[in-house]
Amino acid sequence: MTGIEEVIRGRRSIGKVKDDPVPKELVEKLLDAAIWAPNHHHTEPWKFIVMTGEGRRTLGQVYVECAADAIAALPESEQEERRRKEMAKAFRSPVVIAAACVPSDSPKAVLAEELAAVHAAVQNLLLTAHAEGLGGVWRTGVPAYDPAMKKALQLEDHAQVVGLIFIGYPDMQAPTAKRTPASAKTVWIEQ
Ligand SMILES: Cc1cc2nc3c(=O)[nH]c(=O)nc-3n(C[C@H](O)[C@H](O)[C@H](O)COP(=O)(O)O)c2cc1C
Repeated sequence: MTGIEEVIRGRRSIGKVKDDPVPKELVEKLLDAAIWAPNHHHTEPWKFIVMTGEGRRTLGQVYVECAADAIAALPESEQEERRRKEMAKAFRSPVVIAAACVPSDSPKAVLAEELAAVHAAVQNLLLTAHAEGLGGVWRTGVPAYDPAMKKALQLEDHAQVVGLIFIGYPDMQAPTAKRTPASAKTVWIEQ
C-alpha cells in the first residue's frame, strides 16, 4: 500500500482522546490541508471555528440550550446533572473545530456543490490529523443544525454547520472497520 492508501484506510473515527493539548501549529496544519479541497468556481466556501480550553463552553452552551425541553421535563433534582452532562459533551476533546459552509452568492454557485467542497475539506482535515498521530471524529447530531449553533458561532444567516470535528491524541485502540467492496457499489459502462 502506498502512504496515501495507508492513511485513507487507517483513519478511523476516534471518539475517545486524551485531554493533552494539541499544539496550535498542528491545528493550523490541519486547517491548511483542509483548504486544499476541490471547490467548484473557486468559491472556497469553508469557514472553521476552532474551540479550545474554555472556548469550548460556547459549544457546550448550545448543547445545553438544545436539550432545554428535555431538561425541563426532568425532576428538578436531576436537572443540574443533565445540564452538566450536556456541557461536558463539548469537552470530549481538547480541540473542537466547527466546519461551516458559507455558500458563495455567485450566480454560478450550486448549494450542493458548496456543501460538497466543505465535506471534502473535512476529510482532508481528518486524514491529515490521522497522519499526524491525532485522532478525530466528525460529529453532527441535532444541535449541529439548530439555529442556536449558528448564532453561538456567529455564522452568517445563509451559512450551515456541516460538522463538529473533535480532535485530540487517541486514548483508545482504533476500532476494526469494514466496508462493502467497491466492486459491489460500482457499475462499469464500457461500450
Ligand atoms: C456527516 C457525518 C456525521 C457524523 N456524525 C457523527 C456523530 O454525530 N457521532 C458519531 O459518533 N459519529 C459521527 N460520524 C462518524 C461516523 O459514525 C463514522 O464515520 C462511521 O461510523 C464510520 O467509521 P470510521 O469513520 O471509523 O470509518 C459522522 C460522520 C459523518 C460523515
